[in-house]
Amino acid sequence: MLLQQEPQLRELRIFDLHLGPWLEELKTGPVQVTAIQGDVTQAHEVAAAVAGAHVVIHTAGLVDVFGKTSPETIHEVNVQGTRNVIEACVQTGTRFLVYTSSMEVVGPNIKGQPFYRGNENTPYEAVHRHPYPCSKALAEQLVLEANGRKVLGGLPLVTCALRPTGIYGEGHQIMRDFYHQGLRLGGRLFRAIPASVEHGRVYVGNVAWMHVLVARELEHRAALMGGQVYFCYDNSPYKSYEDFNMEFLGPCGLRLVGTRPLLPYWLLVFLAALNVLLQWLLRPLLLYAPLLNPYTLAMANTTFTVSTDKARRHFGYEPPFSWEESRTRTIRWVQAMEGSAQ
Ligand SMILES: NC(=O)C1=CN([C@@H]2O[C@H](COP(=O)(O)OP(=O)(O)OC[C@H]3O[C@@H](n4cnc5c(N)ncnc54)[C@H](O)[C@@H]3O)[C@@H](O)[C@H]2O)C=CC1
Ligand SMILES: C[C@@H](CO)CCC[C@@H](C)[C@H]1CC[C@H]2[C@@H]3[C@H](O)CC4=CC(=O)CC[C@]4(C)[C@H]3CC[C@]12C
Repeated sequence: MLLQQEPQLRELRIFDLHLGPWLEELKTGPVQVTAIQGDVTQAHEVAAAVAGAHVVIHTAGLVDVFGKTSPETIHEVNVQGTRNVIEACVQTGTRFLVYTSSMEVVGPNIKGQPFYRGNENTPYEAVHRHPYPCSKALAEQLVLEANGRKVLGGLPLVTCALRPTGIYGEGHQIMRDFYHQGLRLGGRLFRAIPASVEHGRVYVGNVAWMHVLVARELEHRAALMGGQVYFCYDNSPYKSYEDFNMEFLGPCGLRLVGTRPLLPYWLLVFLAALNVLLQWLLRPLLLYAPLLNPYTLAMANTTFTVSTDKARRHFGYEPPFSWEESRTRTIRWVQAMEGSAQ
């Protein structure tokens, strides 16, 4: 999107632990695209990649709420990695830093308190125990506190944090997991979450555009945007996590069984806890990381939706992809997967 939408772009550096062949397709245009294989936990690698950059969009992160990696690793990547990016900007003189934070910095909290149509100023007790939200909250705090620090050359660093709600769209691994789970169950998924529990979702293309826009506007609106947080939002409907997924999985042949949860909540809690035990027992042999665990069950069962226009007011954000376009693009992606699954 930067290559398509940013006329000022002279070089795009992509720094990632895992570089994919798709990067080669980006190198066909007039803008220099530099792919750098590196680890954000390694300060020297980050500094080398950042040196000379005008703006850094820091979106690298370990998105693990399934127990696939240790809390220490999550912290190392999400917190220390962010610290390394900030220090690289300061040491090399990069003045503008955009950070991909998360709704999880706010909630749902460990008390299961709903956040209903909230915005960036809505009072809410952001209390976390899980390593992932804790790491995102710490990283965001580092980014916002770094706003105003002097970088090499003596000018101030300008930082901003974007908080996507549940991202969906092409490449969404969790959607892929739900789809394959449904295929294994004969084209059916079984409702576990009440339809009344709404979860905010945002299309990946709109999240990407908000990052591009902030990267462009941060210099000209530093006084207004510096040190600010913005929820990433669009016109995707408010639905339960499962019902929202069915917007894409339904047209691809899956059916959600039940108009209300088929199992009592206490049994879901028991099954989630059993999954944790199984994960622990099986760890020496294999990685067992199902979708259902105590954290994901609690998340899915707690309403969290945002309603805000702060990004529009501060830097003119309007989602380029409508709900219909976002839905169509995601369905096409699942169908392409379906083709590969058959
Ligand atoms: N998926 C979601 O619903 C949401 C994601 N986010 C945030 O968006 C950002 C991107 O996440 P996703 O696209 O969902 O996940 P993703 O796993 O597709 O992207 C994360 C990227 O970071 C890279 N990475 C991981 N560890 C690294 C390391 N040590 N050094 C360098 N690169 C590393 C991965 O290779 C990957 O390309 C993350 O910061 C995440 O916290 C925020 C809100 C919602
Ligand atoms: C109990 C299951 C029965 O179907 C349903 C399990 C759904 C969960 C896997 C998801 C429910 C809410 C999701 C999280 C939410 O969208 C916020 C997130 C923000 C991020 O920064 C990363 C992803 C996530 C934690 C997301 C992960 C999957 C859920 C827990």
